[in-house]
Formats: sequence, structure tokens, C-alpha cells
Amino acid sequence: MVAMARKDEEEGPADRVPHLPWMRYPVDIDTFSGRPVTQLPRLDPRLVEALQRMGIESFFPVQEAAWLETIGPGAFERDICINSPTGSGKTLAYALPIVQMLCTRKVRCLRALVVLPTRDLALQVKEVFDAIAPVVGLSVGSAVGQSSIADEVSSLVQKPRQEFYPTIDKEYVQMEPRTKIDILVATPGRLMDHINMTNGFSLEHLQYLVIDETDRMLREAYQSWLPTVIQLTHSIGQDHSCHDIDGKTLLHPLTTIRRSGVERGFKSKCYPRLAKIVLSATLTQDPSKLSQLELHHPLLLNSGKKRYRIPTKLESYKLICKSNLKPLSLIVLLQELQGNKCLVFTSSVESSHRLSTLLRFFENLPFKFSEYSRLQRESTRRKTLEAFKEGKIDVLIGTDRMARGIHIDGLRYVINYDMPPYVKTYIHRAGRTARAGESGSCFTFLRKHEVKTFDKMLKKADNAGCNLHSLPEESIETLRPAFSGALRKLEGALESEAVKKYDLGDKTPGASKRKRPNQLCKQ
Ligand SMILES: Nc1ncnc2c1ncn2[C@@H]1O[C@H](COP(=O)(O)OP(=O)(O)OP(=O)(O)O)[C@@H](O)[C@H]1O
Repeated sequence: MVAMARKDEEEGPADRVPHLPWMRYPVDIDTFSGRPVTQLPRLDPRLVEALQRMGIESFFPVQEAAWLETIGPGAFERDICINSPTGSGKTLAYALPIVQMLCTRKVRCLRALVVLPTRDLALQVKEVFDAIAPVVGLSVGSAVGQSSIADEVSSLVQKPRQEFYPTIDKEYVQMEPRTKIDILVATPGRLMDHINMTNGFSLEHLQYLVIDETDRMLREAYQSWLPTVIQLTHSIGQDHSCHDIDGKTLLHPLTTIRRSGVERGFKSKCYPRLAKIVLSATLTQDPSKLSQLELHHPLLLNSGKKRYRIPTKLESYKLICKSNLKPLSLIVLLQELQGNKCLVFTSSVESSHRLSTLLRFFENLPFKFSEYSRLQRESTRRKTLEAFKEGKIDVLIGTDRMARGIHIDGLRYVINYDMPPYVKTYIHRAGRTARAGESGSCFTFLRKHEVKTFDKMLKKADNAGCNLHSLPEESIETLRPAFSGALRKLEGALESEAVKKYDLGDKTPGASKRKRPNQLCKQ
């Protein structure tokens, strides 16, 4: 009962009317057909060319909808919230309007900030900006912890050019914008490092804030990055003036002044205000969570009739099997998928590790697989993901860490080795395939007693029919003898790993809660 209550709190019933009035009347993304890139009003011709070089001939509906709500008369007068399926092109939906809006800027300083929960995602988003921003003279940076903090600092800010202002006091020179970039893509941790420690890093000129994967970003406080950013961009009443050597008041020519607005709707808010775009495939409707964003007259762009939607070309299948036969069923399924790229999701890092270690003890499997886990080093994970993208590995075994936002070209299959706990989890896992209008399949292993819960869960999403998939019994039987041997080797391997870690004083996350070595193999 407690577990069910928590689920409802997390997701709510499928068709519940949102508490917030503005969420009840969304712009329906499905009414946009996605026009050719050459036919989007006001799109800079240089951007049209850049998009064509990227192989983009026409826009996806969410991109057209976001453009029409942000560019032109009344541009960015309201904050934009986007709830649109995985792989529907949300990144370009915000990147393009921001780049278009900034392409007439005269002075380089940090004007747009995009925040994402993980480094992999942030780098993926930066690639999109890198493909369009430089053609209109904008510079894009990242703060994700990929390089040392010193390297990152020197890529983001420049040293003050005091020699150009020999007669003016230091304070004036300190106000010169020093950021080398117009757009920053960041993870919250590194963003906070720069806010707190990097001399010359300033958000005072920030005009656009994008929070991608908003529901996840709001679930975790990440060192209070959000209130900090909002606070730093509220500079009402700050004294922007400084004085020259004669004591005359001098206003720095490059200062963005936010005033207390008096127009309707802006009372007691800063103007020009910080325009926000928040988005997800599973945008929260929880008023208390959304209130943290301090949205200004928000406008919701929504896809589908229900709260959640599964990509049109995604086919969902369930496989019912006993838990002791799950590894064998997985092998048979992977054999069926014939070495096509596939992501396998488990419920925990331990379960991923156990499964991939077990598979290693089967000989001659017709697919190459690898574990992808937060317990691995960052460099190992990066190499594994690269190898998977390049097709050197066919199957990645991991947890929900791989589920958010990551795009892998040509990924046709997703397998839920363990049932996802929430429909949101299903949507993000399954959404690694069937992206950008391509087709894909998601298979979910279930024990008999899980079927009802799973079916009920999928009903919360639009377009979520699920067929039964069965595997040939004889193929499973053939693997049984190898299975017993592999299981024995697995226990031995896990035990010696545990002993080794114990001796070395395990420092990995969760180590203190880990079981003693002699308890491990009894599971
Ligand atoms: N107009 C377009 N035409 C063709 N391909 C596109 C277009 N827009 C985006 N894409 C491609 O679609 C893929 C998915 O886009 P994107 O990652 O932005 O989806 P998303 O909606 O953010 O998904 P998620 O919710 O999983 O993060 C990317 O590979 C991108 O290059």
C-alpha cells in the first residue's frame, strides 16, 4: 500500500486535470506538421545552411511550435514549458530560437545557460549548439567537469585587459564582461564551482535559462544551483555606476541593467527578465516543484492527450519468465536480435555487474557486450559508450543512468531486464530507441505476478500497446548446462572481487553499506 501511494504521488493518474490552470490549456504540438527549414519565418539564412549541413530538411512539430512561440512579435514574453516525447527533437527546439535571438548581439558575454543533469547529456547538447551557433558568430562553452577546472576556467573567462583602461579605477575594469562565450552548457555541480570560485564568471547578463530534463533536475537540489542562478540574475537595485578619476558618475557601457518592472505582469519582477525554457518527456505537474522555477506567465507546449506519450514508432513487448531463467531468456533474445545495437536496463548497478559478469562465463556468445555503470571510472565509461556508438560493442548493460536523453544512432532495441518501477522510467528507457521518427522495440522481462502492474502502468501513457513475445523453449534448454557452470564461476568471481575490495578499503559509492565478502555468494 505504501509503495502504491508513493507511485501515485510520483506520477498521478493518467488523465488527472492539472492543478495549475496554465497547464490545462496547452498549445497542442500535434497540430504542427513540421515545415521545411527554408519556410520557417525569420530564420537567419546562415542557420538554414547550417541545418542543411546537419542533414535537417524539415522541422519536427515541437521545433516548429517552440519557434512560433518564441520568435517574432512578443518574443520570449512568456516562459516556455515543453512536454514532448523522447527523441522528438527538443534540443533543437530550444537551441535554434536562442541562437537566432542572440545572433545580433554586439558584445560577447554569457547570455544563455543550459543546465542538464549529466555530463554525457550536456556534451551531447553542446554538439547541437556547436553545429549552429558559430555560423552566426556565437561562441559556446561547457562546464561539465570533462577537463580540469583550470582548463575549463581558461576556456570560459579571459584575464582583465586593464591596459585598455589606464585612467579608470580598478572597479570599472572589473565590470568589463570577461566571459569568452555567449552560451554555456553546464551540469549543476560544475556550474556551482564556477559561480563560487571562478573570477570573472558572471551571470549578470544572462537572458535565457534552459533546464533540460526538468523533472529530474527539480528532484535533486544539486547544491541549490537553481535558487542561486535565479538570485544572481535578479540584480534590481544594484548600483551599476562607478566613478572616473574626476569623481563623475560613469555607467559602464556593457552593463545589463535589470529594473523593477512596472508594466502589467512584471510588477516587482526584474525587467528585462530572465526568459526560461523548461522541458522533458515527462514534465512534472506538481505545483510545489514547478514553483521553484519562478516561471513568468508560463505557456505549456504539450504532445498528446495524456500526460505521457510513447514515440509513435515504438513497439513494446513483454516476455514472461521465471526469475531463475531470466539470464538464459536474455541470451536467447539477444541471439534473436542478431548483434543489433541494444541497451539492457537492470534495476541496480549490482544487478548490472552480476549480469555482465555471468554472461562473461558463457562461451561463444554471438554478440559483444559490456557493462556501463557509475561504479566504473569516468574514462572507462566514456570509452565504453564510444565503442558502443561506433558499433564495436553490440550490447550495453546498465542502469537508469543510461536512460535519460542519451542519443545513439542506429539503436533499435531496448530491453528491460528488470521491470521499470514507474511509467516515467519506462518512457525514458524505451525512449533510447524509436527516436527522430525511426522505429524501435522495447522488450520487458516480467514475472507472472508483475504483469498486471506493468499493464496498468503502461495505460498511463498514450500509444502504449504491448504485445506478448515468447522465446523458443528449446533454445533456453540448450543453454542450461552452460548456465550451471557459469553460475558457479560467477559466485567465485564475485567473492574474490569482494575480498579484493575489502582488503583495499573500498572507497566506491555505497561501499559502507556493502555486505561482507562471505555474505555475498550466499545470495
Ligand atoms: N528536424 C529534424 N530532422 C531530423 N532529425 C532531427 C531533427 N531534429 C532533431 N533530429 C535528431 O533527432 C534526434 C533526437 O533529438 P533530441 O535528442 O533533441 O530529442 P529529445 O526530444 O531531446 O529526446 P530526449 O527526451 O530523449 O532527450 C537527434 O539525433 C537529432 O539529431
